[in-house]
Amino acid sequence: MEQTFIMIKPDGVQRGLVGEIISRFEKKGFYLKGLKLISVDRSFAERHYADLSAKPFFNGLVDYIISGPVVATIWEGKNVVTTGRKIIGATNPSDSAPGTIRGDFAVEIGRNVIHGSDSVESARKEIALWFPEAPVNWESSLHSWIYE
Ligand SMILES: Nc1ncnc2c1ncn2[C@@H]1O[C@H](COP(=O)(O)OP(=O)(O)OP(=O)(O)O)[C@@H](O)[C@H]1O
Repeated sequence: MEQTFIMIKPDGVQRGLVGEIISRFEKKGFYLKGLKLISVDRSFAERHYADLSAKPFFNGLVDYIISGPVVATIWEGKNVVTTGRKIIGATNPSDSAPGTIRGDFAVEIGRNVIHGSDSVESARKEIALWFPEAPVNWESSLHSWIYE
């Protein structure tokens, strides 16, 4: 099944939103397939955001991501990349609908609490970057209650 990479950014960790965010993905019916609290250094953060290296906000973005520990997660499920982005909400919290994570918990684009892969291909690359170790393999016993 499809997988995505979701990262709770340092502000989300500091503000005690880890449980709330994980709970939203769990309750939706997605499966947690990787989880770690990790502090990353500048070169790692630059690799994660390499596609944005030409943007004027790049250095500030990297400073933000290395400012404290983050929670890196892998989620699995049908259409989890696209649906995960919907659960997260628009990049700028001013545009994020209420009911989304950024709509409910964020105000500023540079403090928007969470990252989610924007395509299946980015998810594959990001999971490989953040989880070089073999992922834990498990199946939920609730599967047939969630999927037809
Ligand atoms: N104009 C901006 N000013 C400051 N920070 C920005 C700006 N645009 C984007 N960012 C930061 O860079 C991150 C990555 O930007 P991107 O355009 O990839 O948005 P996104 O895909 O919604 O976010 P993410 O990759 O974090 O899920 C944003 O989540 C935000 O934290």
